[in-house]
Amino acid sequence: MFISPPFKEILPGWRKSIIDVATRPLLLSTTTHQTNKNLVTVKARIPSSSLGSLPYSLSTSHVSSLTSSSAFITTSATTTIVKPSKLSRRNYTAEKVRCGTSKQVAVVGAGAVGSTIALLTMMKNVASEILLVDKAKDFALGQTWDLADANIVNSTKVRQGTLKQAGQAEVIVIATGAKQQPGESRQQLIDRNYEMLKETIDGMQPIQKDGVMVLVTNPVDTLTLIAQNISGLPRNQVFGSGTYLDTCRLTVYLSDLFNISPSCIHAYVLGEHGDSQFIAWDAASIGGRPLNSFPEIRQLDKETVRLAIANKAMDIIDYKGSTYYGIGACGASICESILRNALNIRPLSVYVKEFDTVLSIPSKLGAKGIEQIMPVPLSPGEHKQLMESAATLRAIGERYQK
Ligand SMILES: NC(=O)C1=CN([C@@H]2O[C@H](COP(=O)(O)OP(=O)(O)OC[C@H]3O[C@@H](n4cnc5c(N)ncnc54)[C@H](O)[C@@H]3O)[C@@H](O)[C@H]2O)C=CC1
Ligand SMILES: CC(=O)C(=O)O
Repeated sequence: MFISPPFKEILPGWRKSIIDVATRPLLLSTTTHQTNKNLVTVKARIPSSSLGSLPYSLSTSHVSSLTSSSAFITTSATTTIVKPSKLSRRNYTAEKVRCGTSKQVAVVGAGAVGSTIALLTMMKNVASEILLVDKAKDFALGQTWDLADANIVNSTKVRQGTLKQAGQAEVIVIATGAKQQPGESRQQLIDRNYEMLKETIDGMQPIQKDGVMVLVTNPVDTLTLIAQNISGLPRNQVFGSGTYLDTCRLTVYLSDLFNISPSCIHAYVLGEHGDSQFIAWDAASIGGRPLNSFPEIRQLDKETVRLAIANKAMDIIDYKGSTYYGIGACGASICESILRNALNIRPLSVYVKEFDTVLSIPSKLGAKGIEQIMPVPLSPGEHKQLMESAATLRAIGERYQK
């Protein structure tokens, strides 16, 4: 008999069936009915605060008693027994998503970036709970209360958490640490943010083995490599936002140039989330037509476009001090892809064996993190830029190996 992983996790010792119940309940009792062996009654205690995130299969009508801290729910369900051979990988993750038991996102770093990711993730209604963690505890509490006030359209809970609790979340977003000052490069943050990352990951241990860790803190590629080395998670479960944000900037630029919806544009910025990034023009298309075949593109000075995209963060930082809306949207979209097992292709910071470093390549993203790296065809010039980006990142990464 197959026990779905969320139930294995939340109901230790439970060996009878899959039933369609609740969010992280503390199981009190289970009874199999005499007349119908497939009908099981479950009594469980859950925190009152998670009442609002009960899945569709349960409602407050199942609550048998309620105190300020606990709610007791009693429900009966018909068991479903699934043979492992019949359970494809896709069904397995779909089951995990459908059960709704495992949807906690921890955002470590409650500053401008972390709180924007939290807000936009909340608006997507994909997480049952968002944990906000910051070493500035009063600040994080204020951010938590403020974010909770935005919770008028869905059931995502927001609460302040600890690093230990963050280590148990399904998705762990790292957005702590120092940001660039005007004129400073991302790489110049490495020494300050390296120590912070080590402390953060140490504080989360033991990290639950199915957790997916998303690095946002800069320099994101090098910090992703370090997190892969020290977190204890498989590499595919630790990746960075990489050039996803640069790709969004390029898409918006092309959308304006062609007056076409961004959703019809397929074009990637790849390599380093930093100065050596490049645009994969050869593989880009609009509405299925190669981008390079458009006269508007043939007339462009492509290096000028590359520099404009690569320097956009610095331009924003010069004007307003930091960037957070763009990365907020990217971070929330990444959380959504994981929690919905959407299998979207995104340019993310991933370990590429061929280059022995972490850099951005289009990658398939689902419930288990990076499912597959999906390189695109590059022109000889673009391939050279990729090699240069890899060499830059490998040289920096080597200084910070364990
Ligand atoms: N990858 C990307 O595309 C982007 C990355 N970033 C990066 O995100 C990071 C955060 O930027 P902002 O939110 O604007 O900075 P911020 O200064 O607004 O917030 C940083 C937060 O981290 C907290 N913090 C610092 N050390 C900590 C520790 N050891 N443990 C827990 N919390 C700690 C601070 O208390 C602060 O609340 C920066 O490294 C920035 O460069 C920003 C934009 C885009
Ligand atoms: C700060 C940063 O990395 C960005 O906005 O691209």
